[in-house]
Amino acid sequence: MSVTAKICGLSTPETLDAAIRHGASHVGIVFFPPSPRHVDRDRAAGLAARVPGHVGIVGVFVDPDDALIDASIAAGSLDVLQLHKVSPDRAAILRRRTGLKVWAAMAIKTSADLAAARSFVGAADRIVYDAKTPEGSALPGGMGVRFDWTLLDGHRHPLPWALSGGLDPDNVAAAARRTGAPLVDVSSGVESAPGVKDVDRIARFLQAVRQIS
Ligand SMILES: O=C(O)c1ccccc1N[C@@H]1O[C@H](COP(=O)(O)O)[C@@H](O)[C@H]1O
Repeated sequence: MSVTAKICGLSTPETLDAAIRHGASHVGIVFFPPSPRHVDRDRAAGLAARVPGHVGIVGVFVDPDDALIDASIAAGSLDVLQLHKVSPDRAAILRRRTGLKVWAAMAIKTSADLAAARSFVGAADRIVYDAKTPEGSALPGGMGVRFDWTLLDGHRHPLPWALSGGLDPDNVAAAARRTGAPLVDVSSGVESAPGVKDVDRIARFLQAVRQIS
C-alpha cells in the first residue's frame, strides 16, 4: 500500500525544507487571513521558490474570489487549488479558468455529509475528506478535529481522494490502514502551537507514512 502525504500550512523555509526532505508529495500554503498559517504573497513566493518540481504546491482557500486566486497563483506557483466551502459549480469555474488541479475539501461529520462527493465529479480532481469543525469556528480546517473514519467503510469514492482532519504522527498509520487512504493531509498535528510547525513532528509523521504497508 503506497500512501503519499501533504504537509499543510507551511510558512517558514525550515519547516518547508523538512517536509520536502522527509518525502512529502505535496506542501500546502494557506491563503486565508483568519488562519494562523496565512502567508502573504511575498512569503508565498519565497517558499514556492524552494520547492522542487516533483513536489506539488497546494494553495488552500476558503470561498476565494477571483482576485485572490489570481494573485496567489502568481505568487505561489501553485499546482493545485484546495477549496473549502465552495460549491461544485464554483469549483468547476475555477478549474476551467485557471487550468489547475482542484481539490474539493468536504466537511464530514455524519454519513450524510459524504453524499455530496458525487456532485464534484467533473468539477474537481480530488476530494479531501476533512472533519467538520465546531459550529462558529473561525476556520473550516486546521483545528485538529477528526471525524469517524468508519463512515468511509463501503463509501464508493467517485474521485481520487485524501484523508484529512486530526491526523498526527501517532495515528496516521492506523488511519491510512483503516480507510485505505491513498493520500493523507496534516496541519495542526505537526505543530507545537497553532501555526507553528515542528520539524521533528513533520519528520515523525512522514516516517510513519513511509512505514505503512
Ligand atoms: O490550516 C488552516 O489554517 C486552514 C485554514 C482554512 C482552511 C483549511 C485549513 N487547513 C486544512 O485543514 C485540514 C486539516 O487540518 P488538521 O490536520 O486537522 O489541523 C487540512 O486539509 C488543512 O489543509
